[in-house]
Amino acid sequence: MSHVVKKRKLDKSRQDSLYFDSYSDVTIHEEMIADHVRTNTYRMAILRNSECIRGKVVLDVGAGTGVLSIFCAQAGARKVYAVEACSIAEQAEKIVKQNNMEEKIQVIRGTVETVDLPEKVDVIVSEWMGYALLHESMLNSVLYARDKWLQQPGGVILPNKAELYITPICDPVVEDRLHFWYTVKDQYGVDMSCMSDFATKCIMNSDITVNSVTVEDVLSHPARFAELDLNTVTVEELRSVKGDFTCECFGSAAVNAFCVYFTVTFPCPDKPALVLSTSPFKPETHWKQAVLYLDVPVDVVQDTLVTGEVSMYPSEASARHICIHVDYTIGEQKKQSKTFSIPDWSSEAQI
Ligand SMILES: C[S@@+](CC[C@H](N)C(=O)[O-])C[C@H]1O[C@@H](n2cnc3c(N)ncnc32)[C@H](O)[C@@H]1O
Repeated sequence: MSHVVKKRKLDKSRQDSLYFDSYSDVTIHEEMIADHVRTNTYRMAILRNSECIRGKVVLDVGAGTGVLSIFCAQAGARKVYAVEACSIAEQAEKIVKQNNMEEKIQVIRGTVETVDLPEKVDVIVSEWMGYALLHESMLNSVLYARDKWLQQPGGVILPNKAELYITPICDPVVEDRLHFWYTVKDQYGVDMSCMSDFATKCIMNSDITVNSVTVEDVLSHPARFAELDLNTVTVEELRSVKGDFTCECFGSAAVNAFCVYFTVTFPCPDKPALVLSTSPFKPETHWKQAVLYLDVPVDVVQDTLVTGEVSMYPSEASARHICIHVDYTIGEQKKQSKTFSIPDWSSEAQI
């Protein structure tokens, strides 16, 4: 019997039902609504866009509890179609009623790919971002809705831009965990330092880890490696989102991981655009940061260049799971490559 864990490709409908099940529970909605940075930035962005929302028709793609639909109604929308595929739509209906907005907001249960709206819309609002921006692949659904339902020309999409960043980091937890095996002898008189190679292999694995990166762990100014214009980007282009990066290290440290994070931008007529940032330099959001561990830490000094290319694409086993491939060179080291993926949420995806 083989001990190798093979990933089994799930068919699309099974992937979708696992995905929508994950949004049928209260916990994820609690986490999103409690994320003040996220929810307040959307609220401010919608209210600051009231000029283009007032009297207009809005589509909320993936309405969840309906919070963004309510913000749009508060901004003066004539009608909001709150499309939600999973059973949380029932709660959205209750919330809409509780806020006396049944006249303006119509909750429609179904996927945005299959529902039939009575009319085209002037504005699309959606909170579609997953870990490392593209995990969950929900942006595909927003683009589908844009192409089918958004008035052209003149339709507005909120947010309308997304950007991806990368920076080398030194995660101190890794340093502590690797060092731990050298300290066992002092505590118990048993030398376990030979465990450090095994520990390195286990800790520096190929999973995308979702963690809070602190500012002190960041080793250079972050580099932007991709930008998506949501008015024009296509589903085809999302199959491979990639770009180069060059980072110049601040000082002496051991690089043991890369941190990947994103921002999305809301246009605000006559005012500076609003940015929802998941940078480690900004207040924390529930997305935290994506951490990609190297196989072995690499020492750097001030001005050491860390260069490379990042590419992000959906995994073969499940199109909703993101993979991140990084080709990188640190200082004089020769080019390295590593592919990272988000661990499957379902044991069904493995055999
Ligand atoms: C990240 S949550 C955002 C929920 C809500 N808009 C908010 O801001 O709190 C995304 C929601 O979109 C729904 N969703 C994802 N893809 C969808 C699709 N293709 N059609 C309809 N709903 C979808 C999910 O079930 C989930 O409730």
